[in-house]
Amino acid sequence: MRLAHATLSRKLSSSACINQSIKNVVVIGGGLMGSGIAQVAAQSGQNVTIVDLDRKVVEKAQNAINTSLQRVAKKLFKDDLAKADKFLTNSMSRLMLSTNPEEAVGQSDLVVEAIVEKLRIKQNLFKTLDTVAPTHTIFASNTSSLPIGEIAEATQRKDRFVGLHFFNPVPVMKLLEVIRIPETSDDTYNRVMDWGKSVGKQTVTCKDTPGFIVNRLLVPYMMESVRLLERGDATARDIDTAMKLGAGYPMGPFELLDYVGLDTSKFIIEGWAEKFPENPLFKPVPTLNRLVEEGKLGMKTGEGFYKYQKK
Ligand SMILES: CCCCCCCCCCCCCC(=O)CC(=O)SCCNC(=O)CCNC(=O)[C@H](O)C(C)(C)COP(=O)(O)OP(=O)(O)OC[C@H]1O[C@@H](n2cnc3c(N)ncnc32)[C@H](O)[C@@H]1OP(=O)(O)O
Ligand SMILES: NC(=O)C1=CN([C@@H]2O[C@H](COP(=O)(O)OP(=O)(O)OC[C@H]3O[C@@H](n4cnc5c(N)ncnc54)[C@H](O)[C@@H]3O)[C@@H](O)[C@H]2O)C=CC1
Repeated sequence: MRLAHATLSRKLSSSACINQSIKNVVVIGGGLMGSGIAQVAAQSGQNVTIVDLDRKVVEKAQNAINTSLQRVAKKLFKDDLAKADKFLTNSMSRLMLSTNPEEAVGQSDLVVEAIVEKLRIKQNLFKTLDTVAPTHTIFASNTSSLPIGEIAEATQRKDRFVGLHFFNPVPVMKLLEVIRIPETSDDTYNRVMDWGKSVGKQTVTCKDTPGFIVNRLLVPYMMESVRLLERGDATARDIDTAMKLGAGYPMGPFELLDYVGLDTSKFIIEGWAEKFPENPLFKPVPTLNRLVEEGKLGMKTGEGFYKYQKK
């Protein structure tokens, strides 16, 4: 009886929502990216549930979002503290926390996954959610490097599956890469393009190709930076300075690697080295593996290529 009731409520909720805009968003993964994605959705007026494995992680995400929103509010309403406070309070009031993904997606219109960059783990998550999410719910992955099609393989909703690739830090970086797979329906594509704009992003579209646009160009550059360092051609600091002053980048490659996380970077490279063993560009680099083995994941642990003041 419970199952029938659940199926019925899913169908009712799906038919009721089918033509509505995306209002209820669930973000799975409360780390660097998930917290940023949840923030931009909440501050844009949507109901957001952020889900992680551990209550402490979602509470940490909530605190990070609150801190970031204060920076955003100060910029948006610099001359009106009352409005800034209202913006902050309203945005935070739309944010719910959960450690139960199956329950969280029950009323969702869009699920954005931002969990660890491991294909099997992403597939297992979506396979489970596919059995409980409403029929109309769109699934999206924020993966940096994995094939959207291979993630979607785990579900029966390939027509409602896309890549939504945000950039770090999400509240600041304007770009959103939208990736269609051949099965993505026009309705799904149009709805996520509208949603991307509603959360303040400029969208570009890319086929389901490794690294999409930015990372396809960024990863080789980052790999070559580490090889330059490993050959002893220049120090990390000088390479960063050179790229900031010589190429106008806001961060050099080593600052950026520490910023995005050396664990995520390692997962990306390992995935591409496995998929493209013949491409020397993707050959894993000893320095990155050593740092990750030592637990030096970059800013998130206080040390990577550089050391950071504990906040
Ligand atoms: C070792 C070999 C392995 C290599 C292979 C693997 C490589 C993998 C690479 C890709 C990894 C995956 C990444 C991915 O998928 C896609 C990405 O995200 S790529 C990264 C994209 N992001 C960048 O390139 C960031 C570049 N940096 C910057 O833009 C700036 O440095 C930054 C905005 C981060 C900080 O700016 P800065 O001026 O230095 O500091 P401020 O603190 O003054 O901030 C400026 C401005 O922005 C506001 N702000 C900053 N952070 C936040 C925040 N979290 N929330 C809200 N607002 C924020 C701040 O308030 C300032 O606003 P003002 O108006 O200036 O007051
Ligand atoms: N770090 C970056 O600059 C960027 C990362 N990405 C992508 O976003 C995704 C997340 O990356 P980050 O936020 O940097 O990683 P992170 O390590 O900061 O956060 C990942 C979070 O997912 C949680 N998690 C892992 N398995 C889970 C599961 N089964 N269910 C629920 N939560 C789970 C972890 O507890 C962790 O809090 C990855 O796919 C990454 O490639 C995309 C753009 C930029």
